[in-house]
Amino acid sequence: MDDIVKNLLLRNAPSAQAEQPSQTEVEAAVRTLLRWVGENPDREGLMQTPERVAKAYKEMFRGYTQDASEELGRVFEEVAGYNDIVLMNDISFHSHCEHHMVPIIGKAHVAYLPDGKVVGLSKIARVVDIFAQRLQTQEAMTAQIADAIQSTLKPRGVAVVIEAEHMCMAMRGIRKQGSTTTTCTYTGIFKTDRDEQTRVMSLLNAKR
Ligand SMILES: Nc1nc2c(ncn2[C@@H]2O[C@H](COP(=O)(O)OP(=O)(O)OP(=O)(O)O)[C@@H](O)[C@H]2O)c(=O)[nH]1
Ligand SMILES: [Zn+2]
Repeated sequence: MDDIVKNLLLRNAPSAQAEQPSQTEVEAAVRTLLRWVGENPDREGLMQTPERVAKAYKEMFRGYTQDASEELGRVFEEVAGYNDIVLMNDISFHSHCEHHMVPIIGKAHVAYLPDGKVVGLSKIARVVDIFAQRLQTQEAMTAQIADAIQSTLKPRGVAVVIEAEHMCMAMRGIRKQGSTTTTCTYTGIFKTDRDEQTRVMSLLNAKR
């Protein structure tokens, strides 16, 4: 694995976290932001806002406290001799871009070709959320989901396609509404075998 890919996979790993600030510090930071946008943090409607924002951030960024390999640890032997592609389409997610900390809203499509082991379908969706609920770039998130499944489940191949709209391009800056970005990562046989890559992509497109 080259250094660029390694950096992409590790950039927002939980171990990279700095020491946790206190509740008081977080609430003070939100009060500062309120003043920054021109608000009075002491007016009645905003009294509880710093506390609510701190709580919402904990929820929206809980991916930093979760480990994808744990979710994928519970495997089943292949069901009734099934030995072909498992594809989960349209896994909706909300993330936040690491540049502006505003939402990325999209769908992930995740496929793998088992090699003796399968996981519960919900675990795939959980893995998507674990990486979505961190500060992200779409490219890193796509690679991280594929890598987590490949390195834990060790299937013959993984394909991850993500389509998303970046609110930093809609609500500010260039202000383009409704444009979506598509990214894909292939591992194993989906990377090395063009026919297998075509097969998984046509399954994915058939659903859309
Ligand atoms: N490659 C990539 N870029 C992203 C993603 N999310 C946001 N960006 C882009 O990150 C870039 C940051 O560019 P900068 O020039 O440093 O910041 P900026 O001045 O706020 O940029 P503008 O959005 O063009 O106003 C922008 O072009 C965003 O569109 C992502 O997931 N992947
Ligand atoms: Zn952004």
